[in-house]
Amino acid sequence: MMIVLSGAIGAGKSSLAGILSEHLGTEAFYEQVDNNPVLPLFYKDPKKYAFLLQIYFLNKRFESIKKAMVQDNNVLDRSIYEDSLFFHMNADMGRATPQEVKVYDELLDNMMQELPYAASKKAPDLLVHLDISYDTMIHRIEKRGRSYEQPDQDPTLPEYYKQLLARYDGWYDDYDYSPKMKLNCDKYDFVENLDDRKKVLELIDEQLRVRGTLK
Ligand SMILES: Nc1ncnc2c1ncn2[C@@H]1O[C@H](COP(=O)(O)OP(=O)(O)O)[C@@H](O)[C@H]1O
Ligand SMILES: Nc1nc2c(ncn2[C@H]2C[C@H](O)[C@@H](COP(=O)(O)O)O2)c(=O)[nH]1
Repeated sequence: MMIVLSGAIGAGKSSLAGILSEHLGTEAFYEQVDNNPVLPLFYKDPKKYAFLLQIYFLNKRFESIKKAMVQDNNVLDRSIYEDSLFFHMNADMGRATPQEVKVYDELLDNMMQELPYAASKKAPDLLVHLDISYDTMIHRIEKRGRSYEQPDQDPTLPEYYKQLLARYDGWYDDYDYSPKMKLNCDKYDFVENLDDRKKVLELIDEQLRVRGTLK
């Protein structure tokens, strides 16, 4: 089974996926972002593209999960459960119709049933949640510099990001598909600070040892 990272935009999932998979000698599976043709369209016209983007992500995520499952401790840089969080938030903002939500929810449910896990293991071994504050989120989004995500390009984005973070709090508390742990990623700079990186890897190793997937 695999390790899944969760967290809002800019939390550090892709960065940690690379660091963690290298540390464990496993493979990282990244979300389709820079080569995603629908994502920039979504940011330009969310109402028109929210549903298409969701189907795009669901398809790619499913593909990654199937590939990642073949080896213990492969790392996925976002969970399939968060896709639903994004879509339901966008739907609540009027960017998808109730019919689209119904189709998406049923498709997701159907696809989850197709995953060739044993019936009791339809979930990752461990979910590592990267928790960040709003200020850190904005700082990291600006640092990374994807043009369509920049708050100064679109005055509606700060509110979108705030709502997303607020939903993540409840989402993590309710998440019960697998064991989970939370990292304070305002505090740990595992990208540039090697002591912080070591500490974060130790915290994750400890959880994997308890679960028996790290000797
Ligand atoms: N813990 C951290 N401390 C400092 N900078 C970070 C941290 N995590 C990520 N970053 C930086 O923030 C930006 C977004 O990180 P990224 O890994 O792409 O996030 P995500 O995949 O969650 O959207 C990148 O520029 C990365 O170098
Ligand atoms: N509307 C949705 N947007 C999504 C979804 N998954 C990711 N995204 C967006 C958010 C970012 O702009 C970008 C990449 O996310 P990172 O957190 O990896 O930076 O894609 C989704 O399901 N729906």
